[in-house]
Amino acid sequence: MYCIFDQINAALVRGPGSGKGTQCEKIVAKYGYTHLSSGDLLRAEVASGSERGKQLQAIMQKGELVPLDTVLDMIKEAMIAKADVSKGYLIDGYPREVKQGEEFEKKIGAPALLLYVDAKAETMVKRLMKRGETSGRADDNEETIKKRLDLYYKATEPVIAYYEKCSIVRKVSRNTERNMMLQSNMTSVLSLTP
Ligand SMILES: Nc1nc2c(ncn2[C@@H]2O[C@H](COP(=O)(O)OP(=O)(O)OP(=O)(O)O)[C@@H](O)[C@H]2O)c(=O)[nH]1
Ligand SMILES: O=c1ccn([C@@H]2O[C@H](COP(=O)(O)OP(=O)(O)O)[C@@H](O)[C@H]2O)c(=O)[nH]1
Ligand SMILES: [Mg+2]
Repeated sequence: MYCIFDQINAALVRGPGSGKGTQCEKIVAKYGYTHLSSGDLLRAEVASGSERGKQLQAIMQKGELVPLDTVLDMIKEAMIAKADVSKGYLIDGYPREVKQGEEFEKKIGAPALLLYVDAKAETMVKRLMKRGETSGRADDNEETIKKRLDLYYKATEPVIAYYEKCSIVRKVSRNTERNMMLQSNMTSVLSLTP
């Protein structure tokens, strides 16, 4: 996840099912940022029944990445729609690969902070399988979860290294189930941001 633009605050990058959405809700409740989940924006397009939504659904249920420009334009539109009321943006689940980050910086702006929270693969699989019992998400099944994890390790983890070069990454280890630990880390990191 990212926080973008001048009122930049914090950013969070985690694997599929690691709890990005869950933690974003807590961060928004505490700091009032605008939470934009790229996955949720795509699912809303799918739910609209549009032609584009049908194409996106075919890609997402395989756990593959949708076209860069599609998701970037959707994020940009969502940010512009909130620009006059937003305290800062929490982009959940984007960028998924380095070139997405580069395009984001060209078209929108550079992130101020990126929190990398790692969770064990088995924790992520277990959580997504459990969530899949009620989520109704076409990609919360064992086969697609494995593909999403592979893609995360192959394409998204290099994003951390890319942003470590501009020293905006803060690592938080979250291999335990305790939310509180992350919350206290978030507070300390957020208080450090400009
Ligand atoms: N036990 C436990 N479950 C958690 C925690 N954080 C999230 N979950 C659960 O794990 C599942 C995935 O959490 P999400 O917040 O949806 O994860 P996500 O990273 O947004 O997942 P994607 O949208 O698939 O990328 C949900 O069922 C959550 O309720 C945690 O700290 N402990
Ligand atoms: O920038 C993005 C964000 C999401 N997705 C697609 O949307 C799905 C759901 O994304 P979400 O963040 O909800 O779940 P995650 O992939 O993190 O498990 C992903 O598996 C991808 O197929 C994508 O292609 N690009
Ligand atoms: Mg999510």
